[in-house]
Amino acid sequence: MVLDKVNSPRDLKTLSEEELLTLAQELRSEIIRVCGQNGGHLASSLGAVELIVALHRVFDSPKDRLLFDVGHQAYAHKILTGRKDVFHTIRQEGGISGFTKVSESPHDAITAGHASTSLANALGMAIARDALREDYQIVSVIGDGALTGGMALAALNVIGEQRRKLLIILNDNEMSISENVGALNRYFKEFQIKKWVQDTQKWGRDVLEHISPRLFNLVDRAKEAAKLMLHQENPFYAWGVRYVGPVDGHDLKGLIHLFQELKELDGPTILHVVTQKGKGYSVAEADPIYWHGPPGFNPEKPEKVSKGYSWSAAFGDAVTELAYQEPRLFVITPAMREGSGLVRYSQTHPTRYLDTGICEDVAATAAAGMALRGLKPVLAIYSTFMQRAYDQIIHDIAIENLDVIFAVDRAGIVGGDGATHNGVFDIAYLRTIPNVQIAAPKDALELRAMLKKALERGGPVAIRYPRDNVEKAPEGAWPEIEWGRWEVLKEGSTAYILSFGKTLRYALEAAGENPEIGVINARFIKPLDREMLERLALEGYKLVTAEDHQRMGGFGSAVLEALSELGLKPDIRVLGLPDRFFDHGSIARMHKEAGIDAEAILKALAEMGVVSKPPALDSKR
Ligand SMILES: Cc1ncc(C[n+]2csc(CCOP(=O)(O)OP(=O)(O)O)c2C)c(N)n1
Ligand SMILES: CC(=O)[C@@H](O)[C@H](O)COP(=O)(O)O
Ligand SMILES: [Mg+2]
Repeated sequence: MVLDKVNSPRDLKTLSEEELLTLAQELRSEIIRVCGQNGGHLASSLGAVELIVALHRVFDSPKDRLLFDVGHQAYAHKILTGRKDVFHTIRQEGGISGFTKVSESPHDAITAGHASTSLANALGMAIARDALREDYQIVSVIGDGALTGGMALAALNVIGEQRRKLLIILNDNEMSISENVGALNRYFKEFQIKKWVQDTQKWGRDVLEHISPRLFNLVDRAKEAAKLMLHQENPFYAWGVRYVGPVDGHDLKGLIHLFQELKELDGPTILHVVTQKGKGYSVAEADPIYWHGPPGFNPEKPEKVSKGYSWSAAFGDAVTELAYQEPRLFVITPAMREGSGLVRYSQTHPTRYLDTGICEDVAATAAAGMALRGLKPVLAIYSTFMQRAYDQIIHDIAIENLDVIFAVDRAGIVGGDGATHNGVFDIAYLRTIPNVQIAAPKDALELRAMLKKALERGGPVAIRYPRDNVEKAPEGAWPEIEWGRWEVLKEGSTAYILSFGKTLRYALEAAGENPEIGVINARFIKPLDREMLERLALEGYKLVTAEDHQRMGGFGSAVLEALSELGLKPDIRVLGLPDRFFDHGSIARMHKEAGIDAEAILKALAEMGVVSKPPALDSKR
């Protein structure tokens, strides 16, 4: 195997071009094998294999900085940069990250996971390099999807003005997770067709030159003028960035020669490469949407598996039904149609559906515009990606108390994607914003009740739910819910556990059949059910709060603030995620490590003298 000879990118320099071609195929097989075991970002990584081999052949990582936007397509880069022996641990607890990560390898130029950051990072690096009079190359690989992000486009604006030496490789496969959207995407498609027409004309020109040199000259001048127009029309030309392409992103030899030439150029250059998502694995080529980030599969017999009925599906079903009842309802996704459970909605209500591309800020402010003009927008957004829309929520939505519903998916620890994707800050950053209300359903039925009520009541409302499965609620069921009221799930004589969403199951497990311990579904995080909280404290119950969210600033903090305002001091323990980041791994394991699971709740109750010390704790002492 050629791969056996490669332990660092240096080893690529001595391989023949034929060996490099074999290496690309071996990398593909390894990526497929390991994704079969662990799941992972298969199709994007398969599409970038030749690009990555060519980059490491021509450039000198880690001296030269290779940046991968999002970082989900960089599996070949990981294997080639000293991580082939640990590649099988990708996305597993204690293993390597599924994205590029600065602290993981000197070859990872940026820590990524969220899209559209590579160009601003590259710009900053170019400024640092020039200021410190250093000499190295900076190359950013950015997908057509990631280029829809405002951050990337705004960075281009500065890059074009600064004109520092850097190479941007636009990896255009016409796909985001689903089909890519936006005017630039449309432009690239048209541009490729024009380029193809030109190339065909060039072939005709060569023939013409032989037949009639005079006619050839005339045609040639017209061609040159057209070519100039084509390039002037190119948006990157306006940005002041040199544009080269489009070229075949799977032509390894061609890429190597091109990189060698581009390396010598000054100023910023964009190389537009066309690739196929899922390249080299027929199922992934045929259905790059499913194979973008599949769970484990059998590489010999790849089959799609049902991931079960998710909270996202429950939201999608609810909103699809609601849209029939409320003609003003409008759903927005920032490029997460599949993940947010919106495939059916987008088909049944296509005129009341917008995919903005990867721009959560635009999605939020577009929702504001819709609300200002009489629509009822629902922004389906992952908790972690909503961080990108913080100012828009305050400035464009909350100040005027606009009717925008945020369906906040992936709330809590998410598992394989790790620290960049954990949705563990939303309560803290939302609850400080006046007018914003926050709710978290215990099941799919409650989700439906909350959505409907939020629509009726108005104002900005965030409804958060986790990356998990849930029991399906009956179609047509729209139970009433009293807004702002908690629910007693189990009465207790001495203590109550206050929890919501995913951690409620830990609360119920901890309480078990013990008559002393009660459980409250604290489904409204803002406003809190102050009346119930006050009663519990006045009646002398001991309290434990538990949440799958940062402890600092989360639900428990809100409870403490409310108690302080009420002048009450019950015996209380607040359980939430400690002040650190959690990497990839099993969700249950991380909950244990964070101290928010049933055992941790029992431990807190033991410290308060409600239960005798849990056996596991006794044995440790
Ligand atoms: C800010 C942000 N929003 C959404 C996502 C989810 N996401 C991850 S990859 C991806 C599509 C990226 O498309 P592209 O850059 O073209 O890469 P490809 O997968 O096509 O290679 C999306 C929407 C993200 N990572 N970051
Ligand atoms: C790279 C990225 O950001 C997405 O592909 C993300 O991994 C999707 O996560 P879910 O699988 O939770 O939808
Ligand atoms: Mg793409």
